[in-house]
Amino acid sequence: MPYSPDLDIRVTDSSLRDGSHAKQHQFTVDHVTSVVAALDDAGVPVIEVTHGDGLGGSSFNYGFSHTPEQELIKAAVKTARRAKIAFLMLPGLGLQDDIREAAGNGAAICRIATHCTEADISVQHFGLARELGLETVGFLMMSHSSPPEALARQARIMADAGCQCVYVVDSAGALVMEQTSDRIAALVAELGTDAQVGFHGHENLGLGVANSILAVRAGATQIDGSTRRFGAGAGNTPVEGFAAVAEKLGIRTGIDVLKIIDAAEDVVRPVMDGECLLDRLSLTMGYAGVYSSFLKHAARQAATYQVSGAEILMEAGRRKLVGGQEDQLIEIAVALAAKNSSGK
Ligand SMILES: CC[C@H](O)CC(=O)C(=O)O
Ligand SMILES: [Mn+2]
Repeated sequence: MPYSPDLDIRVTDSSLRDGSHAKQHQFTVDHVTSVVAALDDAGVPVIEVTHGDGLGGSSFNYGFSHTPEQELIKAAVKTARRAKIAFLMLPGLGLQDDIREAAGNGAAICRIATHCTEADISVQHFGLARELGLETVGFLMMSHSSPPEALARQARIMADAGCQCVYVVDSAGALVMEQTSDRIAALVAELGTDAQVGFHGHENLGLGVANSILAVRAGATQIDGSTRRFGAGAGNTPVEGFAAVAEKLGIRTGIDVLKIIDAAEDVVRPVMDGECLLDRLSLTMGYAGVYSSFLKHAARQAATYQVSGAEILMEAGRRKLVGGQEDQLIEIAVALAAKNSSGK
């Protein structure tokens, strides 16, 4: 099922939301304005703007925002000529009033994210978003940790609640090739024409573009990426790389490849504090199946307690930590420091 008569799939750029993790939530109105203008001009149809952990994410646990996210949303809406502005929200972090405010500020797409076994906590939020006339997207986070059939049952809960596209979200960048397409195919089979299926990848095993193409081949019609891979961990599927590969394969994204390549280098890169690298810690996250947004937290605890960041992440993977359990990284670091000093 093509996304529309002109596009085979719709790309959402998450640089100004997933990239917030890499930027430690320090986006300014100027950053948002310059990035939205460039992406919009390159034909990116949807741009997501929020704190990395969604509406209400600005907090001691996750990191405080430099600029209130509703101000960033307003700036994005004001700047975009063609692109729709999306926002993310995790039930329990943001409030329903935050959704109302984002809608009032002109955002058009409400993306509700839950852990991949907890879709039931999204039901009220989808109901409200639809009542407000927003388009809806559901995020099943840490999808590598659930088998395809279980994931499909969770997708059904979201679709029945009013979600119009359910995403397989590879939060840890841990899915490998057919593990992606099997999950997408299971959701497509379950949802039929009731909702679309999307894929959100991370580059922690270097597979963002390949997994996204496999997702499209398995029936996904919406794909997330971040220009210049500006996202948590090793970053997301690069929008410019995906757009180029898609064009070569005859998959229509509506994105001007040369313009998005320029935007990545000239506009997005200067906003980033550094490149999102496939380095020791990011690769360990993909290997161990750890939430990409844990990268900066793990690096901070490794430095504070003088222990190995990779060992922290391997233990986080063994414990199967989920978003919101960032504080356990401190506990792990303390235990590693104690073990190191006792020489055991
Ligand atoms: C904590 C929200 C998270 O960053 C959402 C997301 O992009 C993911 O799970 O990959
Ligand atoms: Mn992500």
